[in-house]
Amino acid sequence: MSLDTIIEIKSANIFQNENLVLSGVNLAVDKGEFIYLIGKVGSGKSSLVKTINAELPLKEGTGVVAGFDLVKIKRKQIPLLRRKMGIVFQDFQLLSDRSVYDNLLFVLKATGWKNKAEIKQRISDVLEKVGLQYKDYKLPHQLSGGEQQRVVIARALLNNPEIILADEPTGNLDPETSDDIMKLLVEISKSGRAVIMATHNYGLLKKFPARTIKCEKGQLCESVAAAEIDFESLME
Ligand SMILES: Nc1ncnc2c1ncn2[C@@H]1O[C@H](COP(=O)(O)OP(=O)(O)OP(=O)(O)O)[C@@H](O)[C@H]1O
Repeated sequence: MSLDTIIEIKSANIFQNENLVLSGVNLAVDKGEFIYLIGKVGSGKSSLVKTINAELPLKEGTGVVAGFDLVKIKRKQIPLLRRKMGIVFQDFQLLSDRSVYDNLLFVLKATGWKNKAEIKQRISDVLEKVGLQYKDYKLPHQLSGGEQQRVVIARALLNNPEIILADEPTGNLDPETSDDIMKLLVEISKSGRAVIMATHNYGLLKKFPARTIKCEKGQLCESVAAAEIDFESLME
């Protein structure tokens, strides 16, 4: 395992309840990598993501994520592992009754931040990263879909995570806004974080080529280039 490896899963069998969803999973991800996770509906993308964030227990094989052993991890360590990850899902899940600032404040307080000046600085830093520094007073419904997704990304960055797990983060966005969110996620990966993005949006793969991993017939396989992927078969 190289010093840059942030996720290493070997010979893993991934189950949902008693059902084997993916078998013989080998996956090594380095810091700074951007990876697409593709595959048909029900092929196991979410199950893999949930294994990485320890929502699904790893029962067979080995797995190390941000230094945590997925097989031996204790329940009380799971929040510590999750703090190394930022999560970005398709429905924005912002608290609708409070401002952008207060949405971010809520997370910082919940993860133990106490110093007011540091909190203010951190919120300002992450909002600047996503280009929303002047909109911190707005309520979510006063923002566009793309802006709301930016707030979700800012929220994911609060605790300086080593990994960003994004599940269909452009799902509800128009193509232009999706491109902006993609550029932001790619930029975030270049700052040294690993970004894993599950998506059905194959147009993005062509436009923003990156390492691509496919869930197919109960296994993971790597495709090096978008040109090698049979997009039609994924649409069935
Ligand atoms: N809680 C569960 N209990 C039992 N089986 C489940 C559960 N969740 C998912 N599955 C099954 O596991 C398989 C993989 O599901 P998973 O959600 O990982 O697929 P996916 O590739 O993420 O799909 P999608 O593109 O719809 O998000 C599917 O066959 C699904 O029916």
